[in-house]
Amino acid sequence: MIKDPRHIALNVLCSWHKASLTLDKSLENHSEEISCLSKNDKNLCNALIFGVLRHRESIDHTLCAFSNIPLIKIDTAPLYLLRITLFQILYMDRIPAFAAINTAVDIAKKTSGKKTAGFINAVLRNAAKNNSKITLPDPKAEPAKFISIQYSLPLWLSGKWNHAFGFEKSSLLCRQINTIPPITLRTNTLKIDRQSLAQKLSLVAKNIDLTEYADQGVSFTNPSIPIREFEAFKLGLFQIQDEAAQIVTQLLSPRPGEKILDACAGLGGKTGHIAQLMENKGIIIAADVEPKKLEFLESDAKKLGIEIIRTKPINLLKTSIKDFDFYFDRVLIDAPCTGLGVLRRNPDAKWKRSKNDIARLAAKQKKMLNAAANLVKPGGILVYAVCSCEREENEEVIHNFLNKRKDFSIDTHFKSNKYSRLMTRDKFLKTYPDTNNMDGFFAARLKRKSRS
Ligand SMILES: C[S@@+](CC[C@H](N)C(=O)[O-])C[C@H]1O[C@@H](n2cnc3c(N)ncnc32)[C@H](O)[C@@H]1O
Repeated sequence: MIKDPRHIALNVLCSWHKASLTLDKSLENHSEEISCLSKNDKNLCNALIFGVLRHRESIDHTLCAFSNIPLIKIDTAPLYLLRITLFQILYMDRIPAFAAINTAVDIAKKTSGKKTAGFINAVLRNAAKNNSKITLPDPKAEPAKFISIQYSLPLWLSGKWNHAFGFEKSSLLCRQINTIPPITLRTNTLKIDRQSLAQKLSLVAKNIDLTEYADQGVSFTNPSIPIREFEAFKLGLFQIQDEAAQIVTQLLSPRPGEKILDACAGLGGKTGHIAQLMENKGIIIAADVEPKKLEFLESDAKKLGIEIIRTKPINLLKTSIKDFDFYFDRVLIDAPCTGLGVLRRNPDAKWKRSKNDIARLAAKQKKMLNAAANLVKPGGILVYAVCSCEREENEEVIHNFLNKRKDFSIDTHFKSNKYSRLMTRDKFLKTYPDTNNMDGFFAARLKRKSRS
């Protein structure tokens, strides 16, 4: 069993890179190796994996200057070993460069042979000595290229964001995406109130804060043990959920006794919140195309003390009202999306997503929204949400929908000053990591006309 955190980080990154895996899945596949590490080594392993994925383009810009072989021609394992080691040299001050390089050379000898180890040694020693001489593109002449290298974003995305948000906003957004976000959770009010939960959390974490917008959110940093080992977690006193995701369910505003459809319930982050707002009274149908996710949702609901959820595996694109016993008071469609609003939590996504994904998912979102709309009762509410700030997945989906569906219109819900700061002039909910320190979310609340 490998015991070096850098070597394990290398294995995780290589298997993530080679297969069509998410980082979460690759971490899960290596969980046995990781669990053998000490607490400090686990933290280092994690910091290396996330650090390399957050800063890959900047690291590569430096590597290019010192490697006589184009990066594209270097095998995956030595390339990620170079990236991991240069990340330590450029971004972590607690590890001396010579120590990081010696470890890299040892790992390279074992994984790639002596010749490659020699190459790695030469590149890294040169980079450690001369990296301060590296220059960046001129931000005025080549703004997208500058953003791409300075903040490590693929060039197609930095160009898109620079065009959509402008240079200043894109730079702020990218800078924030590369910081480690706080951990945010939602109090399970069926079991405890927010203040009492915050008190319990102060025994195992630092910088406890009550979220400003989400009524039941608590954020913190530096947990002393993994969150799944918190007593409060085992007792079902909270669900992990970003503040923006909590506000989406507040926008749905479910009430006790109603019939609600969570049409893309997934693992049930928003389903649990819906149940809380309904005070565990009424009916929630939690639907998803992946039955495995619904199995997890069911067992989590038990732990949370929720009794009103019925799960239903469905492909929303192939359903009609005949598959249900009634029309719904409210329907939430938390649609599958690019996830480009949550890059600060999932930095791996920026290297696997492409322009085509945006178009492909936007087309699916349009169909799914229309299918969900058919299940809303006259006078009922439909909330569409995605964790993406891309116009194609946001406004364009809603405008397309409203052009076709004259039986729906935008419904204004948040009228207080607090929430209105998160609403656009068109009455859409929009959150960004840079302006709100939340994940990037978009949501629209739509109302079906009552029968006249
Ligand atoms: C953004 S995730 C939902 C997250 C979840 N609401 C939460 O808060 O934890 C989108 C979900 O849509 C589901 N999905 C994708 N295509 C679907 C379809 N055709 N019908 C129903 N669900 C679908 C995915 O399995 C995924 O769980």
